[in-house]
Amino acid sequence: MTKLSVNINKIATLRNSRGGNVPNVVQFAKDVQRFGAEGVTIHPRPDERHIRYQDAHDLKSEVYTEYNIEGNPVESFVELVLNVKPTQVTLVPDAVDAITSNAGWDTIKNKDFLVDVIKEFQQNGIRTSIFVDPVLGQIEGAKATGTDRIELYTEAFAHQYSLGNTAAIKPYADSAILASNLNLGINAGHDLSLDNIEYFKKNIPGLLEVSIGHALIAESLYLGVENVVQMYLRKLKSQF
Ligand SMILES: CC(=O)[C@@H](O)[C@H](O)COP(=O)(O)O
Ligand SMILES: NCC(=O)COP(=O)(O)O
Repeated sequence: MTKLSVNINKIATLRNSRGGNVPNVVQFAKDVQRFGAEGVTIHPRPDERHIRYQDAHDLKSEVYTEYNIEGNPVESFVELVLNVKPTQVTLVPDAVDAITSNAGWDTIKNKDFLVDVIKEFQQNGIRTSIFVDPVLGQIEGAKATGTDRIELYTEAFAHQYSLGNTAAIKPYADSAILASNLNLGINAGHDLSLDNIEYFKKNIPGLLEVSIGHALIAESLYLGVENVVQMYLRKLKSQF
C-alpha cells in the first residue's frame, strides 16, 4: 500500500504572511493525521521562508504517524535532523535561492558526500531517502550511496500528464522496477495531485509513499471554499 504523507510547507507560508500563528502549523499536522494522513512532511529551507527550524522541533511530539523532513544536507539542516530524529530524512539538492525543488541528485558525482551523510543519519536511527530524477544510471548511483529509499522527482511526469502525454510515466516505471530489483524503497513527490495520482500509482510498482503539498493545499481551498462562504453568509444574514 502507498502511504500519503502531507507536506505542510504551504500552511507555514500562509502563517508567515501575517506574522501570527494562523493557520497553526502544529494543529494542521494533528488534523491531517486525524483525517487519515499516514505521514507529515516538512521541507525547512535555509531562509525559513515557510517551515521554520523551530516548527520541526514543535512537530516532533505531535506527529505520531511517519515524520519526514526534507532538505539539502547543509550543516544546519544535518544538525536539525539529528536533534529532531524524524522517521525519515529526504535529501534534496536544492539551491538556497530555488523557488522550489527543481532537480534530483547527481548520485554519481556526489557519491562520497552522500555516503557519509547517509551513514550519519542511519547510525542515528533515521531512515534515508534521496531525491532523484527517473534516470537508470542515477538509480544505480543511489544504490551505491547506501540509502534506504529514493524519492522519484515527479514534476516532469506531472507536467507532461497535464498535457495529455501519458507516456511520460515510462521512465518512472522503469526506474521503479530497477529500484525494486536493487532493493531500494520507492517514494515519490512533487506536483502530484488529485488529477494525476491515480495514474501514477497504478503504473509504479512498489510505490511505498507519496508526499504531496502544493496541490493538496490548493485542492483543499477549492473544495472547502463553498462551505466557508456559506458559513459566513449564514452569520451575516441571521436575524437577532
Ligand atoms: C522535494 C520536493 O519536491 C518538495 O519538498 C518540494 O520541494 C516542496 O518544497 P516547497 O514547498 O518549498 O516548494
Ligand atoms: N517531496 C515532495 C513534497 O513533499 C511535496 O511536493 P509538492 O506536492 O508541494 O510539489
